[in-house]
Amino acid sequence: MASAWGVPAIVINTKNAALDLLGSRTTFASKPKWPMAELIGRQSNVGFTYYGERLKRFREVLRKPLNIQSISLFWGPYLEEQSYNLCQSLFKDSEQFYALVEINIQELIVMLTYGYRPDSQYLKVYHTMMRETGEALQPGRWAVNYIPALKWVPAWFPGAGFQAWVECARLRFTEVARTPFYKTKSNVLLGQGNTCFVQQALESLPERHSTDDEDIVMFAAGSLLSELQMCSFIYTFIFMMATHSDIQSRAHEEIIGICGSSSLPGPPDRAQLPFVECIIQEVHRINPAVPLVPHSNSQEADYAGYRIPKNSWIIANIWGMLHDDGVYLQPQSFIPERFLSNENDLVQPGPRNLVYGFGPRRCPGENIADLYLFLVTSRILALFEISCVVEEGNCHIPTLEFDPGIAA
Ligand code: HEM
Repeated sequence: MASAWGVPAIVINTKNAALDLLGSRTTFASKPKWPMAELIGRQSNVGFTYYGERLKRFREVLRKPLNIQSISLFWGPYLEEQSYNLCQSLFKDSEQFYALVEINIQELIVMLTYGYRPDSQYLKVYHTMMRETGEALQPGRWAVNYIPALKWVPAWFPGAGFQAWVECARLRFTEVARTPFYKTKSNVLLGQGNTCFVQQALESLPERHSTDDEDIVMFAAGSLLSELQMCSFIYTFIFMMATHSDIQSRAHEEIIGICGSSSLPGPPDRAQLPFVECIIQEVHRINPAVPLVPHSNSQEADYAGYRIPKNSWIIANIWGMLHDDGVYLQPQSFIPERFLSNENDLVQPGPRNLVYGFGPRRCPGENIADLYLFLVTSRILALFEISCVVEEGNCHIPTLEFDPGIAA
């Protein structure tokens, strides 16, 4: 046990302990207190909400529109179209792939959530909001995270300059959630607009509902707006393909063998592409998009003879679990075959039950992410040969860089 910002912190390094503690017990389904996140309004969003009634209402609103049946009924065509658009834009300008991937995912998420393609002005504000959230969560940057009472100090007080920054960030956060929600709500009232999360969630509210019910839908929708994890996955995938041409060729051949060279892989082909599936698992394993998953406990608890004080930080070290050399052979190497049962006496455990989090907090966007990432990876493998840039005879191997924070 250590301490984070003066609060007890427990780091969980084994899968069994993580599933045991976080997998089903509601006691550990809360989130740590993060004063800066509260100040900029982030506590209104699902991911920062403490365990309780409000979280249950959020999860209920998210459950149906994001379940596996809704994916095939409503979102499949969006995901197919957007993965196709990404390939087209990469054909035109593959050197810009970082920006193209990011824009493609932002558009996808806004379309799924609000039913229309975002304009550049909205994306600009959204981008700033995401950057500010990242800054607000930076460890060690804000004194208020160590001394929560500072949040009551007025902006004019010497040394409380952070309050002015907080005010701007909070206004922007609210704008990003509010503006598209009300646009979509008026479309729904007029019987117009496309199928989307907000439309479905509003239509499933009882006829006589409160403004608080609508706020739950508005902030649940705002909580879907994050491209970071899917970007992290695709950048890692491209890096691994550029540096492992043998793996790339094998996957390409598998796809051509099943889909031919004139059609793109789609959801019905997935079961027949086991090697592509192993690549997806290995990308999740080698660079989990959320390497550290924080939870907290709403009551004091005992585990394996230890007392865990109320409101501790309980941090699941996903990275550590997926690089444990007692579980994975050569854990630092990219070896998709480790998951193939017919080539391995010792099939190693897939990472999916860890990378999307745990129990009542497990990622509600998992089904959407999983299908989109399959479509993108398989279609890129079908259409492109990914290699390092060669300049004056030298192959420039890109570097994988990590920013400090909870997402990779
Ligand atoms: C590679 C893709 C993704 C990965 C690896 C991922 C992973 C995660 C993880 C680890 C958590 C924390 C779970 C916990 O606390 O136990 C989480 C939470 C969440 N994710 Fe994802 N995610 C991905 C994509 C998405 C997408 C596409 C959406 C939205 C459509 C989404 C929406 C959310 C929300 C709303 C939460 C908060 C849930 C809560 O706190 O109750 N995620 N995700």
